[in-house]
Amino acid sequence: MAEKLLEIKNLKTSFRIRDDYYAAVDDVSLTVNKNEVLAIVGESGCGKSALAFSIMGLHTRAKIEGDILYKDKNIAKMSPSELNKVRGNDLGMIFQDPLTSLNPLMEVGEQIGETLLLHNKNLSKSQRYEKVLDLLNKVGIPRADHVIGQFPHELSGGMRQRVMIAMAIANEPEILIADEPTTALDVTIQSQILELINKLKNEMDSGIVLITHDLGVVAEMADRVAVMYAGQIVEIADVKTLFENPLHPYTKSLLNSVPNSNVEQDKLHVIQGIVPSLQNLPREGCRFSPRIPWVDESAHAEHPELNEVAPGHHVRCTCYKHFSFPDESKEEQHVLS
Ligand SMILES: Nc1ncnc2c1ncn2[C@@H]1O[C@H](COP(=O)(O)OP(=O)(O)OP(=O)(O)O)[C@@H](O)[C@H]1O
Repeated sequence: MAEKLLEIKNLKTSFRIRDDYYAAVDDVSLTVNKNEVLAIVGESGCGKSALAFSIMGLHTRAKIEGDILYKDKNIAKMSPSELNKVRGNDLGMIFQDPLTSLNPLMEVGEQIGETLLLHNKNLSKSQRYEKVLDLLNKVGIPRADHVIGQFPHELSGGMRQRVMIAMAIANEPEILIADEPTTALDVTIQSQILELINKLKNEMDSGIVLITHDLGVVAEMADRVAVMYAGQIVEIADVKTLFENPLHPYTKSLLNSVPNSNVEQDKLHVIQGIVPSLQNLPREGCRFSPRIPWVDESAHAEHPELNEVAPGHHVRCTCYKHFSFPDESKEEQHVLS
């Protein structure tokens, strides 16, 4: 049986806007197991990064409710000093943009060395140097002994991302959060970085939370997938089930909006509208209903819950039972040439 590393229960992350709090992550529950990649997918603004930052305890001004259980500890209830002990040690994070996350004024070796020191103060200078070299080699940086003394701006985007990964894994974290780790990279470098993350997962037996909006990346990397919409999880399943038997209308719309060379497909579905802003999110009923207006109101549950419809396959709302795409005359479709 899969060994649970992280269990999130009813997490609600709210930001204060003027005089009120608005939940960007709203009642999210999920688990991350050892040696698995859990992908979180969804459109821009659906709350993926807010979720990742909550797990890392990086929100300083947000209101966090619910539990984030790691072993016998509750990350959601930790003090800043307790958080500092787990962050960078048990929990590592690869950010979207290494250029804004790395210190531009510090040699990369020094930055990685600082991360090592945070959790192992007894390392001598020479031990640190050896460890940094080892990490740079591990993430596939050529001429590591030269790169160790370079500044971030002297490296290519792919190399900078590898440096960030080296920092994230410096203390062999059990849980690694990767927030759009390849978005800023071109496709060949992207696949090398994904391969590297996969290799490290197997070597360290870590659980990886991979945040992405790229379904190709999900298909390649994920063991399980959680689909987020408007702060909530609308579907969770193993990757095969999600691609072969998606149920929630939002998941189906996402999958139908990308070209797939494996199946005969001459039309792409256009998901109408956008994720509403935080202040305008509908908090009652099915949050996706405004974007599928052709589905009768009665198809939606009054209080949509995430229900397990088959072992390991969870879906929110009941509207999936009545959902199909409208015919061409009813909805605009984009015809591939
Ligand atoms: N510090 C903040 N204060 C107020 N609102 C915020 C804050 N951070 C995020 N939000 C809002 O919370 C919602 C979710 O944002 P989040 O960045 O988590 O989305 P995302 O799914 O990660 O998007 P992207 O893929 O573009 O990174 C958005 O409406 C965003 O504007």
